[in-house]
Amino acid sequence: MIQLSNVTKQYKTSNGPLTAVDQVNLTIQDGEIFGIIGYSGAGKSTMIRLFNGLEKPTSGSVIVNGEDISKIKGAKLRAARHKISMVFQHFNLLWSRTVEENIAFPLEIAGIDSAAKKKKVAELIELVGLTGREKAYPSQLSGGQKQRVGIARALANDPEVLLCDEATSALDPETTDSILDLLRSVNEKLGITIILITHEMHVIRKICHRVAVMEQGKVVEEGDVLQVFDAPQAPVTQRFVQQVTNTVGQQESIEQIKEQYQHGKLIKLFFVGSKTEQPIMTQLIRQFNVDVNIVHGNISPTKSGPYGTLIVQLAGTDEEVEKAVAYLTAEGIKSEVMSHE
Ligand SMILES: Nc1ncnc2c1ncn2[C@@H]1O[C@H](COP(=O)(O)OP(=O)(O)OP(=O)(O)O)[C@@H](O)[C@H]1O
Repeated sequence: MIQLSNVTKQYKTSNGPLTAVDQVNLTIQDGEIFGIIGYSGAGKSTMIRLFNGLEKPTSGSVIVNGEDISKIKGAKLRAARHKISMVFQHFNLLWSRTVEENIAFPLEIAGIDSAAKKKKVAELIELVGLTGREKAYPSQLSGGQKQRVGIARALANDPEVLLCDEATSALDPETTDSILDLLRSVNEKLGITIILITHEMHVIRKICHRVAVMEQGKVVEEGDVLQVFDAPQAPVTQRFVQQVTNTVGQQESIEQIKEQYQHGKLIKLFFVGSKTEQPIMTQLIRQFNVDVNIVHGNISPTKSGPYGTLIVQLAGTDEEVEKAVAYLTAEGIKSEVMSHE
């Protein structure tokens, strides 16, 4: 478990002290994928450096597995750091070393014997999906493959915590997804706690269990990913949620839908968590004398269940349509009438 209690980090600057992290309280449980999201300058990088003891808090404590990482020194600090590994945005690979030599590097530093090192490197190469690329140099790899090497290297010494510093920010969307899938499988297979910092809500949605939103050094909102998506409180969180739910393209298509479907009632349904859209819609069609036309859908999986919206056109008598809407409400699905004849 990692626990931050009243952590403040100030830097001295020529303009006086600058508070990068401001009175943060946070608990991260073993085995979870915890995301920290914020815009540039929010204090995310400072936070990640507090987790591995690279920065010391000005006040407060950072307890990692029962030890205050900001107070221990020497061999104890080295042992604690050994359990916390990092994946970087720009990979930080050694360019003159092959894939397998990069992955072996932390094992060499740790003084692991040659046979054990070979075995471990082979296991890691398989785990991250780089079989066949062992002898390649970083310059011969795609961005995604480079990050796979970065992840394998970070896992070499069997860490308990993996810190990911904008690990997918330099990658295209498809490669981002494949790296996020890899991180999720590392978390599931090895039980490693993953803390990632990002400015992309897509990353949070895709793999995190919980999220903390940072603004001006403070954690302004924290909770289960689904809960934060469902009811974002802080304005900055609302902006992040809109990143994945309300693109300009969708706004335009909603206007088109309204134009196109002028009969019946157009209703926007919000699906959160375990309620999946299909059985509910099937029930709706079976139980009520209404025609249901699915006109737009945007349902995305999260770690705790689906999240998203579905726009349906309900046509039938007023009474049947009312009953159908009441049924949806009773099933716990929020709805919003967009238009009706
Ligand atoms: N070593 C330092 N000395 C002085 N100020 C610093 C230092 N490191 C960070 N800061 C300042 O602390 C604030 C938080 O920076 P931090 O890098 O933690 O934010 P961030 O959310 O990671 O942003 P970015 O994604 O742009 O790195 C910023 O105002 C930054 O200028």
